[in-house]
Amino acid sequence: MTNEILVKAVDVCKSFGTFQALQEVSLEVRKGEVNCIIGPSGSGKSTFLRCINLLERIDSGAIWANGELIGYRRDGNKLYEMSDAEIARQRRGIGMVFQRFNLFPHKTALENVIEGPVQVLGENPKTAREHALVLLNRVGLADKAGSYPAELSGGQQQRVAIARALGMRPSLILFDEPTSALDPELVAEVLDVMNDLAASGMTMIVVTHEMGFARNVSNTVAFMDGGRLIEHGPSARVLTQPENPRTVDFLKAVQR
Ligand SMILES: Nc1ncnc2c1ncn2[C@@H]1O[C@H](COP(=O)(O)OP(=O)(O)OP(=O)(O)O)[C@@H](O)[C@H]1O
Repeated sequence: MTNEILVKAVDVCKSFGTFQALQEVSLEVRKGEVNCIIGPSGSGKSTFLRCINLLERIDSGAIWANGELIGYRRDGNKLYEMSDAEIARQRRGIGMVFQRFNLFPHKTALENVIEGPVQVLGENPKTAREHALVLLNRVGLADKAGSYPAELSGGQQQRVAIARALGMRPSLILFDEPTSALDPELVAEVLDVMNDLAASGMTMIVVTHEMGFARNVSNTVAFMDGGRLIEHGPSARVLTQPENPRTVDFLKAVQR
């Protein structure tokens, strides 16, 4: 982990109608850091990730990623808003892995990985194909390059989704509960790939209920509850000596 801050959120607020999903959420993530976001269902974890990835626009506050201001903010009376082209450009550097894989069903594993680099980054198809094969090998699926999603297990599909995110050569990958849709016996193979990614120095923000991953792999843990970021710090400290009573209660409940 370096000292360079790759993602910085300051006082981020987001409402859906009258419901405040995020209330003044602030977080910094350094280059090479693995940050886990934990918290009860409905606490705003996914919404926060979606704001970082510009899938949601924030109401106020500010988010920087890769040194640039993204989304929009109110700064006094000034409103900064990105154009669609700017949003698309920013999004390219931020990989996202969803709970439900979201692969193109009519494309093979290899074609799923190649699509973005060729269509969005304008990579030469031959280079993209070679890179995609390296990535499929990296996630242990070299022999499944020609398989369609329906022919793969959930764990294999999620590993293709990780290879697809890597194909875009992101500086940061966001994971939104990447193992929660998987049968229990398939969770480990996806966590192993995430472990390798973390060891390779990839910056990762991971919304997860996998406390083992949070404990063993992440550098920092952020606990969210009721749309607020309640506690944030080194994983060992937050998970073993939480300061806030709400964190204490949550950890007791999940470790029961
Ligand atoms: N598009 C939306 N419209 C209205 N309400 C929404 C929308 N997206 C999220 N919410 C609400 O915002 C709150 C936070 O949701 P979010 O998915 O961020 O929680 P979460 O902590 O990720 O929960 P989980 O662990 O169950 O995925 C929830 O009450 C949810 O119903």
